[in-house]
Amino acid sequence: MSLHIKAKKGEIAENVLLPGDPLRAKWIAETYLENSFCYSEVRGMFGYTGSYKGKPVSVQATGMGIPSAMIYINELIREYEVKNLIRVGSAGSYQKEIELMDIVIAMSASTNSTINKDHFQMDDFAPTANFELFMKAVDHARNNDVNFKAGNILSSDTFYEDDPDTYKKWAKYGVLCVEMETSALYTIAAKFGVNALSILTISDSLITKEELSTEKRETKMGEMIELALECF
Ligand SMILES: O=P(O)(O)O[C@H]1O[C@H](CO)[C@@H](O)[C@H]1O
Ligand SMILES: O=c1cc[nH]c(=O)[nH]1
Repeated sequence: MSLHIKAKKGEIAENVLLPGDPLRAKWIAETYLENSFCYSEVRGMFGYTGSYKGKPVSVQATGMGIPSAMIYINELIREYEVKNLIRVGSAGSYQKEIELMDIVIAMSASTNSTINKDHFQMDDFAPTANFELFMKAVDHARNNDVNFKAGNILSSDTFYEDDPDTYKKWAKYGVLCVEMETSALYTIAAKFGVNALSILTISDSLITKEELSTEKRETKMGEMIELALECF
C-alpha cells in the first residue's frame, strides 16, 4: 500500500477515473463497473476496481483542491503504475452559453495556483490534455450527440472569492469554466509521461447563479462517466 491508498500492488488498473467526491466514486463503481471491489477507504477517499466492457478500470476519489489531488495522482502513478487518468469532475460555468449539466472537455488548464510558478521558477508551464484521450472524448461525444464544449478551463485554489466578479477576467479570455484540480493532473502526467484528461459536468453558473443539488453532484453525471469510460 502507499501512504494514502490501501491497495496491494496489482489491485489498481492502468485506467483510472478520478472524481473529487468519494461518494461519486462509490456511485460510479456501483453503477458502471462489473465485479467491483473497494481497495481503499483511507480517509474516506474511496477507491474501487472493476471492469467496464471487459477492460479493468479503477475509480479513485481525490478530494477537493490541487494539494489533495496531487497526493493521489502521485501515488497512483509512482506506486501503482497507472497509465491513463481521467478526471470526472463538477465545474462552474464562466460563459452564458454553457449551461447546467453541459459537459466540458478540458484541452488545457489555466490556474491561479502558485505551485507551478514555484516549480518552474516563475516561468509558465501550460498544462495540456493528452491528445489521444482528448480526441477519443471529442469523437465519442460528437458521435453520440453529447452536448459539449472543449477548451481552456481554470483550476482555482479558491471556491469562495471575495470579489464575485473575479471570474470575468478569465471569461473575457475564453476560459469556459472553473474547477480545482486539472492543472495539477496535467502537469504531473506530463512529468511522468502518462496520459491525462479532464471531463467536467457543469454544476453551477457564476453568471446565472443556478446550481445543482448535492445529490445530483454525487449521482447525476452519467453522461460524463460513460464518455470517460469510452476513452480507455
Ligand atoms: O466535483 P469535484 O470532482 O470534486 O470537482 C469540483 O468540486 C469541488 C468543489 O465543490 C472541487 O473539487 C472542484 O474541482
Ligand atoms: O470548483 C468549482 C466547482 C464547481 N463549481 C464552482 O463554481 N467551482
